[in-house]
Amino acid sequence: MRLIIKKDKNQAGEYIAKYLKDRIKGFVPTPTRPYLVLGLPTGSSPLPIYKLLVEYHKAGELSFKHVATFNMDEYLGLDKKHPFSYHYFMHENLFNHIDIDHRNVHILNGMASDATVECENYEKTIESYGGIDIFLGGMGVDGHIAFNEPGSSLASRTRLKSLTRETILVNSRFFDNVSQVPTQALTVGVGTILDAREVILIVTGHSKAMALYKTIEEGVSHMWTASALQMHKRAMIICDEEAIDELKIKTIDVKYNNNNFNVLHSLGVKSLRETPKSKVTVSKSFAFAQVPFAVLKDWRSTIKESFPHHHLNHHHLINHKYK
Ligand SMILES: N[C@@H]1[C@@H](O)[C@H](O)[C@@H](COP(=O)(O)O)O[C@@H]1O
Repeated sequence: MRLIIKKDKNQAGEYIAKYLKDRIKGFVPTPTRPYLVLGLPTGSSPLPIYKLLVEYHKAGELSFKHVATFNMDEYLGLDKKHPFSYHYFMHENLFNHIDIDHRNVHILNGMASDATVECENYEKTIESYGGIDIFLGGMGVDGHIAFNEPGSSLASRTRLKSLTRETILVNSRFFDNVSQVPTQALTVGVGTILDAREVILIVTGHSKAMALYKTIEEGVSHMWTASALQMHKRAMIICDEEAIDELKIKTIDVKYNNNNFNVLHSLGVKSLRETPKSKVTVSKSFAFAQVPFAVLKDWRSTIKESFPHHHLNHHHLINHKYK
């Protein structure tokens, strides 16, 4: 898994938008694989990504003619035109502003007369496109991915799910009041997401910090369904600095010398490793430091006071490489 940490949500969004742009532009359609197939999320986290994709398209830099999409989920009982439906959200924020062939846009129908049949057909349609190439997802504060609430089977497929009280309350910010939030939704399963060739999660904001910790630093658990990505061979999480507050394992990037070492030691750093940083200016920098949770709260400010001339990056150990 890769973890890429960006300063804020806009930079995180920009990283993913550029990544998708490159992948879309680099895609070579063939008679058997005519479309790059994307899985897409709703929510506030992906908005900076969609905004940039629209901008790239308007600037003539990006076409979606060879792209097909499958959205993750939809509320049960909301019509496509309902302003709080995910269908409406996706058209408002992306599909109405790009040149995608609308026959290649797929969103679960929250008004289907038979939800089970709708979900089964969705899986078949994904299959008919040759599967999903890149599944982009967001994450709930409780670590849910799509609407796979805590306790969902990690082998689950597209189906109808009841939403937890917490999700209903959190998502009520998009509605006029909490009583309007549907209590059920159609959602792809964790298994559906894991079947994608590649999975990218956008995780931003302090409210996601505990869920990010559970997702990447603890074991795979059906109680934090995004943690299933640990089982995926090509998963990448792009987050911002607020979202990493609960991570225990960090890498900090300052010049290595005895004095710095002492400061770190006094902060409770357990292990220290030297790595070459830059060929030109810095011959040595130190890399990873396992910092106990207790000191994390003052960690940033103390480091900043101790090393005022260094720009501090917080990198996770698993940064930059799939492992
Ligand atoms: N079903 C969606 C998820 O797919 C989304 O990831 C989550 C987070 O939303 P936000 O990005 O607004 O925090 O919200 C909803 O529950």
